[in-house]
Amino acid sequence: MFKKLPGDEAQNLVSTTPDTAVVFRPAVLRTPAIVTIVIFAWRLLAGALRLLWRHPIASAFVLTPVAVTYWYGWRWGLGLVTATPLGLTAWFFLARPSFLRLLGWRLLAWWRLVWVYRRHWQPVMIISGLGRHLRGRDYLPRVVRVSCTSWADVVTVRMLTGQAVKDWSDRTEHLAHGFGARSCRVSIARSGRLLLVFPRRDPLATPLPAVPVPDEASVGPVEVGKCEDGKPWLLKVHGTHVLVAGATGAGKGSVIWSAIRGLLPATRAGLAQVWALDPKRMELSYGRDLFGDRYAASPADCADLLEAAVKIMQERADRYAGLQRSHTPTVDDPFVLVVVDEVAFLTAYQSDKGLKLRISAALATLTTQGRAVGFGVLAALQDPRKEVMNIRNLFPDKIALRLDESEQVDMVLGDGARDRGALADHISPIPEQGAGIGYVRLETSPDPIRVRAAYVSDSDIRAMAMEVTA
Ligand SMILES: Nc1ncnc2c1ncn2[C@@H]1O[C@H](COP(=O)(O)OP(=O)(O)OP(=O)(O)O)[C@@H](O)[C@H]1O
Repeated sequence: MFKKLPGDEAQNLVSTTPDTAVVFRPAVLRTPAIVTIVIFAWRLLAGALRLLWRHPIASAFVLTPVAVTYWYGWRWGLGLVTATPLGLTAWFFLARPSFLRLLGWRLLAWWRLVWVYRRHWQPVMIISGLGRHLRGRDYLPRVVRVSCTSWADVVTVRMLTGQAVKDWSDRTEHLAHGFGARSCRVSIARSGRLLLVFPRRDPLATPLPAVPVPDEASVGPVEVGKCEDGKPWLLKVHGTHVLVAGATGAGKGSVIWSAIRGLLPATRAGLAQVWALDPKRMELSYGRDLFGDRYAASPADCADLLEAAVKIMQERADRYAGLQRSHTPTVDDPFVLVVVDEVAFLTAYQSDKGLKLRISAALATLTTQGRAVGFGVLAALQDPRKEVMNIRNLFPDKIALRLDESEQVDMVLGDGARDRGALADHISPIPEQGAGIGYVRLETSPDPIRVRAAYVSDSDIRAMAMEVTA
């Protein structure tokens, strides 16, 4: 078959032999110089406008001395160039927070954009598989913006059309190492846009002292530590149930004691009661005086105490029926927080079948019916597997402290939590560095937040007990 070939020289060739080597030269369309000049001038103008729009502060730094020199002469320009660093240094030392808020973090963000993200973007995207190199062209996700906080870089990215969040969350390790960070967390900014958080330092690296006892008697969310962004970690205990999962030595005690400490004024005022189940006879026995006769250690006593709680809860529910649908703590109807340390001792590891059934039934009743009538359960547990804790889904709020295996993270925080950056299995087992550190998911967001519970020391617990018994 005769075949005409396109192109400059080759279009005159006719080949009858298959596989003939044909030298192909594409047809050249000569463009007038003026068109090329206009295109380049337009690109230059658009680039300059984009630079001004995206980096107004950096542009002002360069353009102002140039403008001053032009209008007022080189002496004024030089004076400005010398005075500016001195003024900025003085601002930095005299009013650091405002300097950082208005200028410092923006300058750092610009520097990180140029030096870290732009420079490494292409290789990291291609090697991690988030970008494509097709027929000599790179198809890369776009960096929309970089902003800096005191502890992390937040990179806003526009995904390639057709990409899913999972494509990114599966590659958090590639991204972290590619951009020289310890970890990377992925969250959705809006359709097609992601926020990548790269921590620059760990604001939770040092243990936190116990949070001061609040002045006000409240059962509202209690401050139990600090979030990674420096905000207080407020734990909701009234109107929910909380499960704290963590390997041995993960610091479950610090979450429990911080919550009890936050409720102390309400306990003193009679608006809250803490009922303690301490099958290990370790954690809660230290502050036994705080609980009075609402403390149990042996499995039989724990079953009795739980059933007593269920009885009061049901009496209260009968009284509320048809009259009120939520609980407001009063001295007659206080909020009851049932604290269970190592709940698996009472359920999965309990050899007495009768006790095991009674305890499981009471816990299930409290967690399914207690919220609206002012009963909450705060339970700690080492092994979050379903065989060990079959009612874990009855706890709306869960906290993952250090865990032994990566699969356990999603068991505690829900599917996809680890992919989104809840690396609870990477928390250091060294107590100073890792105890009390964990991840939580707030009701308002599917993204896990890294937190550290404050450490309530033995002397803090003694002082709390004395305060309540005094
Ligand atoms: N929030 C914290 N900050 C710093 N160090 C802590 C914190 N919590 C606990 N620790 C340290 O870690 C040690 C272990 O803590 P803790 O006993 O609370 O762990 P746990 O999770 O309850 O362990 P286990 O299940 O074995 O009882 C404590 O002795 C303390 O030294």
